[in-house]
Amino acid sequence: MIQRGTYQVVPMKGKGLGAIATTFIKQGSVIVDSDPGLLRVMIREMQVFDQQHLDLDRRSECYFDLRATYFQPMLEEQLLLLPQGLQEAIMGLHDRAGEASKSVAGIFFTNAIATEGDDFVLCHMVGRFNSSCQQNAVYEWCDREASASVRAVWDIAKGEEICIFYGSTGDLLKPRRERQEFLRYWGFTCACSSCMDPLSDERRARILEIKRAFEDENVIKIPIIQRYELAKEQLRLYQKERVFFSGYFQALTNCVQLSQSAHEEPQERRHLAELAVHHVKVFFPQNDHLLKECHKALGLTSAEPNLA
Ligand SMILES: C[S@@+](CC[C@H](N)C(=O)[O-])C[C@H]1O[C@@H](n2cnc3c(N)ncnc32)[C@H](O)[C@@H]1O
Repeated sequence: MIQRGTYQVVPMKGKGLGAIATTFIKQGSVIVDSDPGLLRVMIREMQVFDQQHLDLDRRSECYFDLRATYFQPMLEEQLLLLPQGLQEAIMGLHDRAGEASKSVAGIFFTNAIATEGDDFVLCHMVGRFNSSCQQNAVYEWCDREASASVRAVWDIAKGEEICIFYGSTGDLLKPRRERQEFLRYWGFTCACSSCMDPLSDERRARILEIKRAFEDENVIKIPIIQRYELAKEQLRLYQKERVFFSGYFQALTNCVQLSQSAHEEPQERRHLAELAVHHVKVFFPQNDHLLKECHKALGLTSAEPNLA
């Protein structure tokens, strides 16, 4: 489902501008679609630069400055090929170097996202979304259309800030100190609800611990009931931390599969089943096979109410 016009870009305390939901946004809805890649740096061009600066720490200010200087002429050339209105829109985006030192290259590396092939592209609308370790949205790049979209990964309340996460999904379960270190690349110290909650690290570490236990071949030696308790604990922690990636769906399917063998109450089994099927329908709509697998694991037919 596409829900256009559901957010506004407004000043956010301590973050510059950001996107606020102007209405309730349903999980899975596309908030931004067809946001074209306006400027691009190819992965091989980045590699050429990196090869020439192997001695530099890639998080250092010196690296940022040299990189901006190196790519400035190329990006300026690309900028000048765009219509005046788009040039102005790009130059209005944030540059982590600050307003006084703004450059097209600085803007580019503050806002660019990765393509499927790991090139960097700048999309005008996506560039306004701030980062949170409790992201409620995700950007998706489509090579075929050469454009990006932003999609809600949880339900978003009216008035809530819509945030993506600038790191890779694998970074989400890392401790706050490591995430913040990584996010410093964008010139800020993350102060999202998770980074401000002293118990969050403990919860994320526990999610990781259970994740590893389930990935271990010895997991089958854990009695079913205990395994099911672990799976439920993990799912609750994912939901509490609002971590949608990095194993959330696996945690959900573990719960669904184990709930049967653990003789869970039918009502709770059904609740878990509905969550899993909803997830597949919203996030993997083309994947009939996965949907069938879900139904099979749940012992349901697609004709059942709420699940069809
Ligand atoms: C891609 S831009 C996002 C939009 C930007 N806030 C603006 O005003 O256009 C990235 C910049 O936003 C700011 N930012 C993003 N997430 C933030 C956060 N969680 N806390 C503080 N600043 C943040 C940082 O200045 C970062 O360099």
